Amino acid sequence: MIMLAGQEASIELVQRWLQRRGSDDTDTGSSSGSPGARAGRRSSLALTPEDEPLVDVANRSPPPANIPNAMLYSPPEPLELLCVFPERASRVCAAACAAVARAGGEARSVRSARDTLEALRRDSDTKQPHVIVVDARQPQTLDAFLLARAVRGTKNTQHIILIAVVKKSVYLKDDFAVLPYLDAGYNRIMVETLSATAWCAEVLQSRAAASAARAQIAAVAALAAAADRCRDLIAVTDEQQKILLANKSWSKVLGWRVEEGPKQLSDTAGGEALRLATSGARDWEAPITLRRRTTPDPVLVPCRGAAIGLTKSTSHVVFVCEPIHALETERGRGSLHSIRRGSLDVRSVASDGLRRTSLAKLQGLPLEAPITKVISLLSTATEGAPPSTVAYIERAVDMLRTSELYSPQMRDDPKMRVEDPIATDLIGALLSQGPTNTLSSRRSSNDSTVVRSQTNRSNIKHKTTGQLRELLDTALSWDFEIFKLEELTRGRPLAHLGLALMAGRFDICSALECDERTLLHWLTIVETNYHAVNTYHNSTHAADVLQAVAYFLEKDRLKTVLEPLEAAAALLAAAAHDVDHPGTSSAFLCNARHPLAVLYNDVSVLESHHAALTFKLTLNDDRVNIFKNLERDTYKQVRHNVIDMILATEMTKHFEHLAKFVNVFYAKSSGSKEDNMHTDQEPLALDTTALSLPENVVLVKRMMIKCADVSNASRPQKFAFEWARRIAEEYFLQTDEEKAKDLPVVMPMFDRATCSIPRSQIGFIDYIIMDMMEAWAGFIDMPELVNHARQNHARWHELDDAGVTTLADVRRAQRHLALPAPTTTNPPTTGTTTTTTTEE
Ligand SMILES: Nc1ncnc2c1ncn2[C@@H]1O[C@@H]2COP(=O)(O)O[C@H]2[C@H]1O
Repeated sequence: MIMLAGQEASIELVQRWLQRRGSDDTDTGSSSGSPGARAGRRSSLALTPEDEPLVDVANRSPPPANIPNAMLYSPPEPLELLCVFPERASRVCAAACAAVARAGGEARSVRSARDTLEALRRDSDTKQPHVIVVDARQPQTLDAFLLARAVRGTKNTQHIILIAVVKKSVYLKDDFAVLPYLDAGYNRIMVETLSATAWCAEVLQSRAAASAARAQIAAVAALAAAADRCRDLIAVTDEQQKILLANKSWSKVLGWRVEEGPKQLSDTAGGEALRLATSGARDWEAPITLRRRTTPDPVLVPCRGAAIGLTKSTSHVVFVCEPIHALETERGRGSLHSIRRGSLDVRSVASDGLRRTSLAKLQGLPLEAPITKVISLLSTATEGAPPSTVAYIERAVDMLRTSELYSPQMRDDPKMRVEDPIATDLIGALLSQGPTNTLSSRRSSNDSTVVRSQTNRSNIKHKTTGQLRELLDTALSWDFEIFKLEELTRGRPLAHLGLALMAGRFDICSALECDERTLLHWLTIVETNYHAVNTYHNSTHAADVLQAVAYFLEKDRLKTVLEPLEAAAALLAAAAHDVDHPGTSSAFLCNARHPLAVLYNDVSVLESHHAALTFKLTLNDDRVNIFKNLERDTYKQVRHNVIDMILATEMTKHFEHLAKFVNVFYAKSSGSKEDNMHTDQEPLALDTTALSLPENVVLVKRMMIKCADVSNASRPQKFAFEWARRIAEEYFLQTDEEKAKDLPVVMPMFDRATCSIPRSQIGFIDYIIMDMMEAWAGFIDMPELVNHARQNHARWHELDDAGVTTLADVRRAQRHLALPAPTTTNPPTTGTTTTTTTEE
């Protein structure tokens, strides 16, 4: 017994090694399609770390999904052998059965193919064999090939090891004599022998392989069953995007019968899904479009995906899509009308007595949220209304009932329906909250007082040369040469421009009751805390946003609406709104479990940090504290304004801020047609009467900084191009870092090898810029905002048509514009500066 256990262990070790070899063979492309080779590859999944030295794994990526070893091995069971020998008293059969008895197992024998299949079917009272030994020596009495095919054609026999017993002469006939047997479904060939030892070794090896295969197949079946019970839509494809498994939700929601199932991913998913699958990313989160069989319109659904491969190449791709539309479909199948009707009445929502009682109690309280009032008003409006009106109101109420009233959903824009995966990627990433970027690799967020400076700028002198002074004189024009300023100030545009605008033009020192020297110190410390290594989110971007805000503040509408302190707060917020930006997004921070993401609970991580750090830097040192002379209440008010504006730059709230602004300051012009819901085309008329309410002025300030923050797309073309190049480079670096650190790739399409910059810009302008700039341009009377955006859009289209895609292409296109050659490297990043070393 002891000997047997030792023997078993060493057999298993050798077998595992052989299996690893089998899986390595797949790396070199020499895999065999035989069942034996397949079993070998699967088994390699279960190797334990101690086994690793057996093979060279240095060049292989680890499997992305963790499969617990426990799922892949089942404890050894007593061996069950079935012998198929037509001859009644076969001595070979007797030797095999004797070996099984010695190994503590049980053997049965049958004489025909029919009995074999019967034995497999009678699994209720007979145990399924681990191993079937077939006498393949007498084709005239038993067609061993036919039998193997029949066994393999029977359900749940994949794990059974089939051994063909052949004559020595057959085996020695040629080198490839085994191939027809493997093709038929045999795992092993055994030359006829009466040696009990040889049979013992053979059946033990086979038993080990059979139980590993059985455990693995059972594990796959368990995972498939789990997938079937998920409400998420799940599909697994091979590397050719052939769908290997689609769960019930996928089939049901997309309108396929489970048994027929879509064959290729492209039958049911948009091009971006295919591109994600082949992007090389191991893990991603991005919306994809799915096509339902029953409706022509594709739907955009959030999807998480992963590429799985035991070797460097991908073998499977997993798509997990949110089940939003599954719910829709289910509702559609039930009594739609009654569900909707019911939804108007809060009491009918509760299905059990307890909830009904508590809801009734709630209704009795003098508490009511505005949204509840709106829903109940709309509900009342349906009474006696024509059916078409009722239908529209019910649709509206359904929308109002979602908790995410301002969550963006891509419009069903025919231009985008064709799907631009890059735009989908970009807009999806900008608008979604949650795991994003990290400061981790660059510096700790907690050591804000010792920072990487934008340039070596200890002992900075605020000296304006003639050229710089001339440039700063043009600081209030929309085509202000921001990159020239970056060059002339050697990467320190913010302090110079800040002083010129804040002190020179807006005299915020009077409003803040501070001196210019303190303001300069403040600007310097803020600028110092921007990262010059970032291609986009550096202090040039801050200066650009500051310049835009200053430009907007000069417009009559804002001059009359905003108090001097509010204007000062807006300029300060603009200057500091991205301070200490790590060059990666909030999602990256969350994914990387960075301390800032932990600190801010994955919510508004970067914006919270920018706002908090602004005040930390300011209050830390009297020499930079521009607020030190303010009355407590005034300080509170300025602080509130600055924080509110910085937080408003968070793109996940983009549509919320835009919608609120438009709802308050634009009214649909007359004549809304009762029976026509499609009023998108109706002109919006500016209505500024709401400005009398302070809460509406807040919307203006938020909109102002938001527009300034992304105003690069509404600048003259040469600037817009350079900003587009810079943001793309920063996105690419994030993708590189995510891949290097094996983090989820937030924007897989932003891969420098494949991304089309013109398309990203077209999407950005279409989805983020146009509506917002139209609303803001109308409000402050600045049509050039929209005109530039349109011209840039048209130019990007031309470039896209001309095949421009990469950064290098864009650089070439830029050379035709009168822009100083883009910096190929970033401004110098050396010096480390403390917060207090600035000198005038
Ligand atoms: N031209 C552009 N193209 C694509 N994305 C942009 C562009 N300009 C700004 N953005 C994005 O819009 C975001 C606005 O907020 P942030 O400055 O945090 O980060 C910005 C970028 O992610």
